[in-house]
Amino acid sequence: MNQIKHIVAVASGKGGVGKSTTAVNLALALKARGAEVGLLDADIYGPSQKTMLGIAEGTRPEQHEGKYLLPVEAHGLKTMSMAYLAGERTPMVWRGPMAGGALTQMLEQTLWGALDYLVIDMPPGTGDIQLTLSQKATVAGAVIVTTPQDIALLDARKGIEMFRKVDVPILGIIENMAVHVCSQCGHEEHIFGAEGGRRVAEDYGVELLASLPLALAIREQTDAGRPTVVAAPDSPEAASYLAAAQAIERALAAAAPADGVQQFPNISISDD
Ligand SMILES: Nc1ncnc2c1ncn2[C@@H]1O[C@H](COP(=O)(O)OP(=O)(O)OP(=O)(O)O)[C@@H](O)[C@H]1O
Repeated sequence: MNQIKHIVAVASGKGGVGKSTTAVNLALALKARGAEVGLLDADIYGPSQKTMLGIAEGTRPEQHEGKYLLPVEAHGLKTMSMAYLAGERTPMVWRGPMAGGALTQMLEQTLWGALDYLVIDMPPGTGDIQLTLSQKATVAGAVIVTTPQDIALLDARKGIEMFRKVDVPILGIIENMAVHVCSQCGHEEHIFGAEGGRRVAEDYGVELLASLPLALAIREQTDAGRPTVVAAPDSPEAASYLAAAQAIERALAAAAPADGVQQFPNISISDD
């Protein structure tokens, strides 16, 4: 655990805005840039990284000394997800403290080894679980994913406020599904509104790291278990993820403490 240099939370206020798609592509982009990267699917209510990473049904993490889990390797990433432990069709019905406990266990009992970055795909929203995780996991910085839609932007603002409250720096905003380009005629349509991510970034004085289009290819590649950065590394979309990864590296390097190593404090979550 103490061999993880930077923990990066990828969060969204609103569900369904493409947080998991962004998290996996950012992790792969950091990897493509030469880093050792882990990906923790902390979206325990609807873990989707297993499908996005193309991990076969029935894959289980190996155990070590009956206490630790070895991460599952996918596309060069070290990954862990509740989906590896619970099975695809099991609905995740957790009470808050149980969910928090399960997450902490996944963090602490996975033998991540030496990592430059551990990317955490956070559960959507700004509730207790998100707050606990950001506070207890010594998150080095957070990336907020939003669509340009007003309701998503409102929730993105709540996300930024939440991280600020617990002193987690905002590394930047990624605007997803910003524009749809018709594959037949090339017509551009701002289905969820225009420039919303940029406005929020400006309001809070944070960087707009990337603006991704609503693209059939992104959805198809992710559904097929080969996210855009590995499926189409030369595409403009992959270039956007790589540029965002570079900006994240820069921001973290500028903010890194002298020894560079983050540690998780011990926490206990009671069930009352
Ligand atoms: N830029 C995009 N273009 C096209 N489809 C996208 C894009 N981003 C995400 N999607 C698709 O939208 C769906 C939801 O994406 P994703 O699961 O990443 O969202 P999420 O915010 O993590 O959702 P949840 O809140 O359920 O965790 C997926 O089918 C994904 O493939």
